[in-house]
Amino acid sequence: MSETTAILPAVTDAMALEAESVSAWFGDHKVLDRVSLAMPARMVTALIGPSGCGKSTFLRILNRMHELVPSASLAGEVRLGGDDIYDTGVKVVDARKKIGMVFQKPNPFPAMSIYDNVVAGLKLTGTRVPRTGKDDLVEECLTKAGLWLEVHDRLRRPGGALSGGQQQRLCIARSLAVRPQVLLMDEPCSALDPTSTRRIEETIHELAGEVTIVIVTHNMQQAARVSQQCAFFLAEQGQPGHIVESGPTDRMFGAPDDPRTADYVNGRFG
Ligand SMILES: Nc1ncnc2c1ncn2[C@@H]1O[C@H](COP(=O)(O)OP(=O)(O)OP(=O)(O)O)[C@@H](O)[C@H]1O
Repeated sequence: MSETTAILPAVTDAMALEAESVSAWFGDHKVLDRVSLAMPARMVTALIGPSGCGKSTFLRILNRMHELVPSASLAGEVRLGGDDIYDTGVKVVDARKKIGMVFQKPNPFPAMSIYDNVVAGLKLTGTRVPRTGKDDLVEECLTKAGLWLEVHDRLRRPGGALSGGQQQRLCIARSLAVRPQVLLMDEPCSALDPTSTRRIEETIHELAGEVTIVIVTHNMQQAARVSQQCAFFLAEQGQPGHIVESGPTDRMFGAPDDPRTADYVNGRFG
C-alpha cells in the first residue's frame, strides 16, 4: 500500500490532457518523435496506426508507465488540466490516480471477490473512503462500467469466475473507483468476442460524458464508432513514430488531409 492517503474526490471531474513535443526512447532506439496532441475533456480520442508505430508507448507516457521500463527515457511535456504530470513535485502514484489505465487483457485479481476487486484501486493508491461509503462506491462504479445488473447478487464471488468481457468491465470499474479524470484504454476489446466488444463500446459511450478517454485500437470500425477525434500514428522506414494527422473522427475517416491517412483508414495498409 502507498504511504500517502488521500480522500476520494466527491465526483469525477474530467480534465483535458495535452501532450507537447513528446519523444521517447528505449535505450538509444528512438520510437516517438515530437508528438503533440490535445485530448479534450469529456471526449474520446482514438489513437490509430499500424503495429509498432508507438501508440502504446505514447499511451503509457500519458500516465507515467513508460518510466517503469529501465532503459526508457522521454522528452517533452504532458499536461493534465494545464499542470505538467512530470513536474518534480508530482508523485507517480498521484498522476496514475488521476489518469487510470485499462489494458488489452483483462487483469482482475482472480481470487479476489468482485467487490474487493473494485475497491482494490483505492488501496493501491492509498485513497481513503469512509467505510460506510464503500458499498455505494462499488455500486456506482459497477453501474458506470455496465456490470452492476449482472453481478449485484454475487459480489462476493471471485473476479476470475466472470467471463472475459465481464472481467474487462470489472477492470474498468476498478479504474473508476479512484474517480480518475482521464481513462486510458490500450486495445481494451482485442481479447474479447464481438458481443462483449459491443458492450465495452457502450460503456465507453456512457463514460465519455464524465471522464476524458484515450483509446488505442486497431479496429477502424471501433475507432469510428467510439471516438470524436482520432490521431493517426506512423513509423516510416525505421523512423520513429509520429502523428501524420489528427482531427475530428468524421473528417479523419471521410476526408483526411493526408493520403496516408486515407490509405490506412480504408484498409490499404497496416
Ligand atoms: N519494453 C520495450 N523495450 C524495447 N523496445 C520496446 C518496448 N516496448 C516497445 N518497444 C518498441 O517501441 C516501438 C513502438 O512500440 P509500441 O508497442 O508503442 O507500438 P504500437 O503502435 O503500440 O504497436 P502495436 O499496435 O503492435 O501494439 C516498437 O519498435 C517496439 O519494438
